[in-house]
Amino acid sequence: MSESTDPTGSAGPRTVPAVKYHGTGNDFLVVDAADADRLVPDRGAFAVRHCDRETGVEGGGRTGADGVLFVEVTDDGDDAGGDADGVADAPAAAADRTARATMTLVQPDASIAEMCGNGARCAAAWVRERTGADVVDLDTPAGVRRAEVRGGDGGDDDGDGTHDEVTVEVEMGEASFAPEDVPLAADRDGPLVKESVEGLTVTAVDTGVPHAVAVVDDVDAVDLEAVAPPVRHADAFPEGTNVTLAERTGDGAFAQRTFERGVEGETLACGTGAVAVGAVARRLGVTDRTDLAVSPPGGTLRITVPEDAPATLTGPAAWEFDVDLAVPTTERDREERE
Ligand SMILES: N[C@H](CCC[C@H](N)C(=O)O)C(=O)O
Repeated sequence: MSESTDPTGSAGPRTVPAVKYHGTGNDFLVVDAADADRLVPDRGAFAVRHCDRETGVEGGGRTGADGVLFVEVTDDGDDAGGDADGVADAPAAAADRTARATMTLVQPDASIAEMCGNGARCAAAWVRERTGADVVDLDTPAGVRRAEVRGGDGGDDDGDGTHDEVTVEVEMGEASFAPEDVPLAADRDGPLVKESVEGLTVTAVDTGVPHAVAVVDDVDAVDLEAVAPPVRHADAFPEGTNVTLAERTGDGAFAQRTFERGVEGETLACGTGAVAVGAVARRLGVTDRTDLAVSPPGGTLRITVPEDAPATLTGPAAWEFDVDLAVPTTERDREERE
C-alpha cells in the first residue's frame, strides 16, 4: 500500500477490500483479517465508521451494517500440492475438504462479540468462495464452530455480477444456563429462569453470547426499544446481555425479536438468539420438539436443540456487494505511522 504523499505528513487515504453479506437481514462487512493486520490499525474505529446506519457503507439494501467480521483462512483444506516426493496430489474434491478460518466480530460500538450465528454463516460463505471447501471450521472466541455450506456455485460463475445465495448449517455448541457461562452476577447461585429483571420476565442462557429470553403472547405488542435497554444493562448481567422475545406461533414454530448488545438496537435477525429461543422454550416446557423454525423479522431460521448435544442453526447467507472501504485515521493510526 502506498504511503501518504501529503507534505503535511497526515495520513493519505487508504482503503481495504470488504464484502457485504447478510443472513436473514443481519448484515455484515467481511474483511480479510490478514489485510486488516496490515491496513486497519484500529478495527473498532473502522467498525464504528462503516456500520453507522446513516453515514456508513452504502450499496445493496441498507446503509451501514450490524458488524464487521474479520476472517482469515488459516487452512484451505486442500492438501494437494508440493509433496516431499515432488509429485503434486490430485486436488481434493470440494465436498471432501474442510477449511479452517478465524472469525472475530467487531460490533457497531467497537466491542467484540464472542460469537455470532448469522455472522458465522456469512463468514463460511466467504471462506467457501476463497477456498472451494464446503465445510469450514471457524475459530471464534467462543470456540470452534463447524459450518457446512450448501447450494450455489461458490462464486460468480455465471458472470452476471451476482453470487448465488447459499444455505449454511452452523454447529452452535451446547446452550448453557449455568450462571458462570451466561455470565450472571458473581453472587448468584443457580440459573436465572423465569424471573423478573427490570420488569421483564426472562430466562438467561448462553448460546456463545448471553441472551435474556422472554416468552410472550405477541412479540409485536412489545415496545422492545423501550423495554430492552434496562435489561441489557441490568446488574444481573455483568457483561451485559442481548434481549430476545419469543412467541410460540405453531407446533415447532416461534416468532423472534432481538435487541442486540453492541448494536444497541433491534436487528432483523440474530442466530444465537434463535438458538436461545429454542433452548429456553424447551427448558420452560413451551415445546418438546428439538427441531424448530424460528422467525425473526428478516426471515426464517431452522434450529435444532437436542438434549446433551450441540445445537445447530441453518439459514441463508447472501452476498450483497464488494467494496473498498476507507480506513479511518485515528490517534492510534497516526502514532503507528510516525
Ligand atoms: N447477531 C448475532 C449475535 C451477535 C452478538 C452480539 N450482539 C453480542 O452478544 O454482543 C447472531 O446472529 O448470533
